[in-house]
Amino acid sequence: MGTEELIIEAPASIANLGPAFDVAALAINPPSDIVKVKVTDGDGVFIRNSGEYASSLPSEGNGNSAYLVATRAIELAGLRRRIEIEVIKRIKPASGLGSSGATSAAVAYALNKLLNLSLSEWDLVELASYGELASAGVRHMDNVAASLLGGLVLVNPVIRRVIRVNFPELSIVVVIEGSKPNTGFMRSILPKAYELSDVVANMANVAQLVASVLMNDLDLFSRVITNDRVAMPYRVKAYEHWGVVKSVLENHGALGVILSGAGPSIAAFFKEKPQVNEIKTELMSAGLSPVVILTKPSNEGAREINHY
Ligand SMILES: Nc1ncnc2c1ncn2[C@@H]1O[C@H](COP(=O)(O)OP(=O)(O)O)[C@@H](O)[C@H]1O
Ligand SMILES: N[C@@H](CCOP(=O)(O)O)C(=O)O
Repeated sequence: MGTEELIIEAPASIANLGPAFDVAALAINPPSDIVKVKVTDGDGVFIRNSGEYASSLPSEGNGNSAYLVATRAIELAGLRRRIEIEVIKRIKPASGLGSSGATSAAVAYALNKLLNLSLSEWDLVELASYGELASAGVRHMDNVAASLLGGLVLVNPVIRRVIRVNFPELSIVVVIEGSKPNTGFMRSILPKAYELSDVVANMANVAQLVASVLMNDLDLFSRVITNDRVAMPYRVKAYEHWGVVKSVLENHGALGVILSGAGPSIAAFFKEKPQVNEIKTELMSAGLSPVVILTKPSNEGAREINHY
């Protein structure tokens, strides 16, 4: 074979969407990651990082999510190939925006085509989830599914099925403040067992969260998205900025304020475009140094682009 190359863009994601721990995620763009994947004759997987956040990434071996996905793809193909990947890192790593997952999704998308794997939607999500071993230690599938498919995704490893639905055109503000050790650590601080009443409450909230999106019922959305008893209450204790950011975003009319994934980013949903500059000024007066992003749901997932 000769040289074959693809350039793929994949959106960032907000995992959990409040009560739906490991089950739901929403693709957002901006930001997005871009990968250039080249397959030639030979052996080995080689990673190079570039872009704004390149310096926070491991470049070699199994530390980079791109490497883990590529080695798994080679295994599935049962072929000898040399794979070169440039990760153009534009989503801040370890910020709770599915940065490692976006890279993984883009690499899985590229290699499914370049190695002629012909994977089903679920198998593609599974392939991408190998990348999450680098950061979370487990193959949680919410972030990678959103980055692959776009929109709101609902993953169900029990029956091996992912469902995606379009998400309404809301404005989203993401406040990135500080960082976290990694997603694996933020998983380790969660309880190992839950009260039945908490489990039932979360099932009710997730069911009605999905219904609120399908029915475009923003009042219902607003009531259930902040209502989590599984992950958020335990994790926000690790983030000193949670209280002040939540109250500033609520004062600006947010429909709901949640921790994005495992944090530290905080995401807020708005019916109308909010005054982002005012939000930032108020957060800075409260002593924070946040990056504040105005973004929106991306109903498009990973896609091929011509150049970068
Ligand atoms: N391709 C990648 N993109 C982003 N982070 C990566 C990648 N590969 C490995 N990592 C590591 O994973 C950690 C960030 O992943 P994670 O905690 O899941 O963050 P998030 O999903 O919030 O971006 C960092 O320690 C980072 O070095
Ligand atoms: N469901 C996962 C999602 C982690 O998202 P990240 O963007 O913070 O990596 C979890 O909550 O652990």
